[in-house]
Amino acid sequence: MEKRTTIAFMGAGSMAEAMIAGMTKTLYQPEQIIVTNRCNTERLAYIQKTYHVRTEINKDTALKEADIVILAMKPKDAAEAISSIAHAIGEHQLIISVLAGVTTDTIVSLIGKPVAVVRAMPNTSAAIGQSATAISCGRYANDSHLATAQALFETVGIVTAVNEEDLHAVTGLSGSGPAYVYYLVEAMEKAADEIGLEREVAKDLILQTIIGAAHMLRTTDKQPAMLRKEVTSPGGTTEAGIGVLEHYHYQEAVISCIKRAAERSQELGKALLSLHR
Ligand SMILES: NC(=O)C1=CN([C@@H]2O[C@H](COP(=O)(O)OP(=O)(O)OC[C@H]3O[C@@H](n4cnc5c(N)ncnc54)[C@H](O)[C@@H]3O)[C@@H](O)[C@H]2O)C=CC1
Ligand SMILES: O=C(O)[C@@H]1CCC=N1
Repeated sequence: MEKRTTIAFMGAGSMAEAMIAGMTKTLYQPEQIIVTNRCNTERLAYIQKTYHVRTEINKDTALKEADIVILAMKPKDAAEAISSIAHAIGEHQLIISVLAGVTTDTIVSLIGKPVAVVRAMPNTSAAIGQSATAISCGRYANDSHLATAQALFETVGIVTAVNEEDLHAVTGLSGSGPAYVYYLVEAMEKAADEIGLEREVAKDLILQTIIGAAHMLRTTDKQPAMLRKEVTSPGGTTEAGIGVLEHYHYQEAVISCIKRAAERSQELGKALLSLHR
């Protein structure tokens, strides 16, 4: 029987957990996944108990049997983390990085060997199989590595291949994107409270409004502006509400938010590079 792929996660935080949650619900057996982190044994015990995956505090042991290594630590910890495991990484392994901003060249250089690196930008909706993930190949990664990474991320959502330089934009848009939606929901909940709706009633109405609007966007051919127009009766409530959003430059705020997040992705990559030099 063909040996099953073994995947080692270097990092056991929010993003790793979202991927583990999604992956163990689909193609992957928990035994195929080994998780390690800096030194938080309590966190590893939680991950093990929740997803029944293997956990390992010794990174060399975790790396030894891995076919795929997923780098899932914070960019600021990456130089130290990657340098400290470089000796245990072999050229037969595929490295997948979900680190915001950090280029595949930086990762290859930290490892110091011609390893195949695929850089990915998923989001935390991976936990329920709904991530929007973009992937890109490093200089030593070929089509087969890309296909392997694509298949892995397809278990937790949709996947699109992009040029590596576009990953900063993707990070600002869909990597951070769920947080923008949650922020909107937070505001809607506060508003509902202030206008006198019960919390539980408001929660259901807000949730279904977001789900309904998302499904409309997906299932109709209409542009968002047209769908908005259909809600907006002349002289009605929506027009009055949108008027306030325009007053507060809502669209400009969202555009600036996404641009700033994309720019921050570039900064994170540059910061690591200057640390490494
Ligand atoms: N949270 C999110 O929505 C997304 C995060 N990412 C990327 O995923 C990465 C992780 O982000 P989060 O999970 O949010 O961070 P987090 O802070 O929740 O988790 C970071 C993990 O890395 C571990 N770590 C630190 N140093 C280490 C080392 N030397 N060796 C092994 N593990 C080490 C920590 O112990 C922790 O388990 C970041 O690079 C981020 O840019 C990418 C897409 C979305
Ligand atoms: O906030 C961050 O830096 C990470 C990358 C995309 C989402 N979370």
